[in-house]
Amino acid sequence: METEKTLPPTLYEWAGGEEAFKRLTTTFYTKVLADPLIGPLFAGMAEDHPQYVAWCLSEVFGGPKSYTEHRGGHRHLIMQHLNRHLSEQQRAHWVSVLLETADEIGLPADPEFRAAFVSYLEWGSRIALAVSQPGVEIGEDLDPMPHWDWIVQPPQDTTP
Ligand code: HEM
Repeated sequence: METEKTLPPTLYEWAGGEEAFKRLTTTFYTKVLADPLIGPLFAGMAEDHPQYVAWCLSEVFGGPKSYTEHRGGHRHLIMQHLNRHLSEQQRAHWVSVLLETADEIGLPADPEFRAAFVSYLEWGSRIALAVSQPGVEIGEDLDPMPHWDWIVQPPQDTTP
């Protein structure tokens, strides 16, 4: 008998949805603010900054388009990094503290999820670094929010 193939969940669903991303960013920015290398970059951040980043990550990983609806999407995201003069050392540390936080709050640790998760963080943080350099200008028509999917498929339910 032919069985219907079920679609794998989105990375957003696999991670635990909105609540998981909110927990991730809330814990992350508490650590960031106390960090000597990257804390000063965020000294003036809005109280809702962790919420904005949670919306952003959720949307990238296949969740609701909350960042686009509430904050203006990819163009706004890029603009927030213009002229921040980030260093490679700060970028790499930002990623490593975020991954440390992912472990702490118990985001899925399976190889397939983490491969996709790290891949976006590497890409996104390198874009942030690049656009943060002095003199970078952006056009009006930036692409929509990036969308990340599985790189290696998660284990499928093979029950007939
Ligand atoms: C995948 C990588 C990244 C993502 C998804 C991301 C996401 C965001 C988001 C959503 C905002 C807030 C935009 C808003 O107000 O709507 C933001 C702002 C900001 N980001 Fe990033 N970011 C990334 C990488 C980085 C890195 C590597 C650094 C520094 C090491 C950085 C530094 C900042 C700073 C300083 C702000 C402004 C904070 C303020 O409002 O004062 N970002 N980022």
